[in-house]
Amino acid sequence: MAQPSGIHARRAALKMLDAVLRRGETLEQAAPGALRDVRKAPDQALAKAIVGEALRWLTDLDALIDSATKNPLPDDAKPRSVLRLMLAQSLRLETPPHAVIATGLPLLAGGPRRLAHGVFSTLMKREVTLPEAPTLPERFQERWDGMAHGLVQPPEVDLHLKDEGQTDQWQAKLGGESFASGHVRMPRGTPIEQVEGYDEGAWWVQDLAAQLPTRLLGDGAGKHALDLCAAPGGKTMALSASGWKVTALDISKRRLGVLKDNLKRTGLKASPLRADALTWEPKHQFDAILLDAPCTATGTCRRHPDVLHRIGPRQIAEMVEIQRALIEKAAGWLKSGGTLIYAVCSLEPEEGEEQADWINDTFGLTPAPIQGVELPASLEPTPEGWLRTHPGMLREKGGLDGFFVGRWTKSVR
Ligand SMILES: C[S@@+](CC[C@H](N)C(=O)[O-])C[C@H]1O[C@@H](n2cnc3c(N)ncnc32)[C@H](O)[C@@H]1O
Repeated sequence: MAQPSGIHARRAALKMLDAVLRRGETLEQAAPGALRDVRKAPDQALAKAIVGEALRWLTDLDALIDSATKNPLPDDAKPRSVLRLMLAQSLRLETPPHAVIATGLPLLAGGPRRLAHGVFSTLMKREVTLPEAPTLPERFQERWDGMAHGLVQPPEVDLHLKDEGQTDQWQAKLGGESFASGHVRMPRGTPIEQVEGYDEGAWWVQDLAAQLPTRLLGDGAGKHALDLCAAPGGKTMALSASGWKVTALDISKRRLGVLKDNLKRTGLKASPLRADALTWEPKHQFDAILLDAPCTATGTCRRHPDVLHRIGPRQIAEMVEIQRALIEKAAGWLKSGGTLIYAVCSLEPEEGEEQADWINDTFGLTPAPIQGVELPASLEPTPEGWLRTHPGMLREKGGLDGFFVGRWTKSVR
């Protein structure tokens, strides 16, 4: 029997949802396999949009499903997953109900199609809607004011300009908005590789929050920085563009390959180095070390909503251990008078604020509080002099990733 058009995209969305919720994979890990049979780029984009909406609104979609079933479907039941995708299309992507049904029910071939049809139809008849903002895991909801509102839509696209001095020109050329020198924000869904300046490497994509850690090191004037967890190189490029001589170290061959491609496209210079920072020994100390540490990445939930459901205490504790081991190395490789930046794209205080306290207590480094003037307008450092961002910030301008950044110097002896 001929399959309705669009079924491949929905099947791929179901595979991705399953990989995230049942196997704890990231969407990035799940996508290549799930999308293998989806040839056309618009269908691939559709599959990603459906699963993205389902993950962002999961708690609310589940509440709707539960409101229309006598006995709650198990969390990992296939009909629940199919219904999540069907409702995400109907309530978020404005797909007409007949198209949702025609492409959704075949996913349950040989299974409880009537049940899914019944639940979906009941909810459509009730004209159900979603809340103003998604319901998030409690720890986020309680901690980060307005965060849920930052997740209503997928984020816009931030560009980091190679030449900060040309911010006005690029903003005028590209038609975006700029919130800091060297930054331009473009509308969500902008086809990046077709935007002026991509081929010539005049900018790279980097969320505004992720642009901040390197700014806090200032101008390099030829001094030597170690970018300790460097790939795919967003911060390496920023350091190089600010005049630092950069050693860009990363353990991942694949990600380091992307870093090299990025350097090639932008024409910026750095020395890529594949090594495990936990066993590597440098030949000299550094004027600055940027430790953009591996983390749970919950701060990137606007773009990677899988983190809302994959990350719990076990993953956080694992990351805390790795981060501490890396911090210890970095602290030992800093010259007297040198500067350490510790950054994580995490919303978990254990990986951010608590790590900063631990650094203060452990290494005899001097905190170098971040000043308001170093940050884009409308962002302020915390009273302790850290930088903390989350998706509820700059909400009226399109939001921000979650980041924690701290800065220390090593006293001159
Ligand atoms: C948050 S990402 C870095 C992002 C990068 N700074 C940027 O702005 O594009 C963390 C990186 O740490 C690397 N990493 C994890 N453990 C490492 C280790 N033991 N030694 C070196 N790199 C490591 C990962 O491969 C990953 O690329």
